[in-house]
Amino acid sequence: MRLAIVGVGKLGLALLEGVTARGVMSAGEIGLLDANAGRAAELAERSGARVLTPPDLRAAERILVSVQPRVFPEISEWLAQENAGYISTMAGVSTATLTRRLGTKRVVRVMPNLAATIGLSQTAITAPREAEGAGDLAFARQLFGSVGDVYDLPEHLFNAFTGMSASGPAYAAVFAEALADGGVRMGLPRALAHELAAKLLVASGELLQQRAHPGLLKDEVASPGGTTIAGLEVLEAAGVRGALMGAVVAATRRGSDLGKDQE
Ligand SMILES: NC(=O)C1=CN([C@@H]2O[C@H](COP(=O)(O)OP(=O)(O)OC[C@H]3O[C@@H](n4cnc5c(N)ncnc54)[C@H](OP(=O)(O)O)[C@@H]3O)[C@@H](O)[C@H]2O)C=CC1
Ligand SMILES: O=C(O)[C@@H]1CCC=N1
Repeated sequence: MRLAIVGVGKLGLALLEGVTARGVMSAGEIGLLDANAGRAAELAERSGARVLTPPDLRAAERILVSVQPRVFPEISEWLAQENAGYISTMAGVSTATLTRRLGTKRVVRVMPNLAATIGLSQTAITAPREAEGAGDLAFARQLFGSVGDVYDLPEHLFNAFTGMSASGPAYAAVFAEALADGGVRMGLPRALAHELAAKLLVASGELLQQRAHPGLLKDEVASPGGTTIAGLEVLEAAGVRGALMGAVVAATRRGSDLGKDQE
């Protein structure tokens, strides 16, 4: 078995679908292990992968660990296999902790985001020399390359990446919901307001990618004495920029705390 996915939740499933859709691996080379055995069985049935129990991990070349961080200490005993390489998506859990609990330096740390489910993840990746030498880093790069872009990142920046990029879709969702509420407040139908908000984020993302700095797009939209600058004044007075920066800082610190809890 080339890959065992332990924790087939939102990310584990995105990976399963990404690698099989892109032909990186066939479903027959993948095994699934989840606390919810019914869910694992259903996903296996649908995809052609096989369902695993902990003893089956002995036959896995590589193991993707995608459970919540708090679960990791409980399962690390049966996760640890002598000849396997590991890839972890767990927020905050450091390479040192993975190495200590799994008893190997063949550990790759990745930090994707939910856009992996649509092939648009931004995934940070880091690994010690041992994992690189054993081919685990290249393997993980290929895996996460099948669900979006992969960025090499030093480990000390992982929690910052998590606080900004991995948590980012939730910030965008709150922005979209609040924008739609504003539209509804001024009389737009709810369904239309939600559709407009989502499409605005997509289109604005495209526009932002064409510009060297986000401020350029803001300046193009805000006409002198016009409507947008009146709206922007309210955002500035409410401290929206500071709030967003604060959100990234808080999420980064939470990542660091989560990591300490699992040491
Ligand atoms: N969601 C996101 O946007 C991102 C998440 N991450 C990280 O990735 C990891 C997974 O996240 P996500 O996919 O959202 O989480 P989910 O909660 O969707 O998936 C985790 C899965 O693990 C299962 N599980 C729980 N306990 C065990 C166990 N003992 N053995 C095997 N499986 C178990 C859960 O089953 P059950 O539900 O029945 O408990 C669930 O199916 C987390 O560590 C998170 O920090 C990283 C970046 C982004
Ligand atoms: O909120 C969390 O803890 C996970 C990690 C990053 C995104 N979701």
